[in-house]
Amino acid sequence: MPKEFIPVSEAKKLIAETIIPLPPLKVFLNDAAGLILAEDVFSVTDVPPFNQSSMDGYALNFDGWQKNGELFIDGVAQAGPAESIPLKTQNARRIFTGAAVPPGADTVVMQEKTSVNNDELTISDQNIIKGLNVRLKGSEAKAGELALEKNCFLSPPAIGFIAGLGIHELLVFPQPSVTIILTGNELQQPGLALEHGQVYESNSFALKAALKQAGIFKVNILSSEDTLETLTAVLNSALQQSDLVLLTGGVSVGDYDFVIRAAQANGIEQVFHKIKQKPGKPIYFGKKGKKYIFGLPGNPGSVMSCFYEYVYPALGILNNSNIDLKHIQAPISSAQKKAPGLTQFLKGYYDGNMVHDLKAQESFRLSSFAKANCLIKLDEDQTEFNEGQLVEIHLLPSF
Ligand SMILES: Nc1nc2c(c(=O)[nH]1)N[C@H]1C(S)=C(S)[C@@H](COP(=O)(O)OP(=O)(O)OC[C@H]3O[C@@H](n4cnc5c(N)ncnc54)[C@H](O)[C@@H]3O)O[C@H]1N2
Ligand code: MOO
Repeated sequence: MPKEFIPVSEAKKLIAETIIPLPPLKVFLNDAAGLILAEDVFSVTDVPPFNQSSMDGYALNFDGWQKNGELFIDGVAQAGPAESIPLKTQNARRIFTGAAVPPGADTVVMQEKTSVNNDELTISDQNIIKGLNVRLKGSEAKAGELALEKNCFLSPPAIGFIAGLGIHELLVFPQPSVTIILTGNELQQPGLALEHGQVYESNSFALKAALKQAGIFKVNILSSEDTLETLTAVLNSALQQSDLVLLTGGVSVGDYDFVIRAAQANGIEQVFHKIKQKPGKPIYFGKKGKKYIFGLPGNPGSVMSCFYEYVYPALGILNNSNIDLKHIQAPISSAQKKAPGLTQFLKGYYDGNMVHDLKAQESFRLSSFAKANCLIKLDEDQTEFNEGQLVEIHLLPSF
């Protein structure tokens, strides 16, 4: 049964219940950063693959040095492929950081703590102990060992770690592919002259930037004039191409608002239309199979507010990262009044101590949103908020 005019909490619950994560996908390691690992990763080799020097200096056999004192330098071990020549206990070998420690050697002394005279090495390191400056084979990871667990976040260091295990492909939960559909005959591209009645198209720029911030770079942008036939066809093509479709505008009750009808014509199942909130009351959410559709209200402030409150967590479900805005409580710096029965999201600035409501809250404006770092949530049932009262704030993601 399609839902109309529901509370914010129910809309969020319906989104969470409706969306299922995208199926895992094998990708090259270079394409995996920022995603969630969809498999356990086992090391294919010992890391390091050999006993490795961590210093420029001399490799030696500790017991041999204790017995002999001075050692004869028998050669050089450089980092890179090289023949493995055993070291005799009375000898030392010049060695460099990253080079394989020769068989027979168990310790490396830093070159700063030595002196050399005619290939005779004298060690002045007071703190030398057996095994010093040698990274043992397999000390980071052993061949066949579990190195990273499924569902772990693939941060840049995690990507480096996996590359170091010798792995170049991974099973991940992929990012959804997204199509933005712009509706409105009044829209003009920034950079071109405006005719009377036109406004500059800004929603695709803001949404593309917000998607980029969420790690989504492949975004398709389509436009539709305000006719049911065109929007139905554009929506159909978006559904073929993408996991998630974001429409802006045309979701209200005007004669030229065709989103709801175009969704019906495409066999999209409505989950809800209209939330008890300001801004963004006429917001649509539907699904068709495993494709999801948000009809965001056209006003640029509503688009961004609805993106952060609903689309952003939806992305977190799709890619299994569960990203969402961080919710905290903060005292509000000025008293607020609002109508009952409606959650209000105000553009706010949180200074680490208090949250300040910004000017220019109307949904056609972005000037205050441009300076905001949070949304202030004024609860549905409350009408008055005192100065200093704790309110819930949702911190916006920062780059
Ligand atoms: N009789 C009623 N009228 C309206 C209601 C209502 O309940 N009853 N709700 C109002 C609210 S609240 C909103 S929000 C808007 C939502 O309308 P739509 O989603 O149909 O959006 P449009 O009418 O197409 O556009 C609204 C506004 O946004 C501008 N716009 C649209 N797309 C872009 C874009 N890509 N870049 C920049 N600006 C854009 C558009 O020019 C309009 O000014 O409905 C109210 N009306
Ligand atoms: O919700 Mo509308 O977004 O108030 O202008």
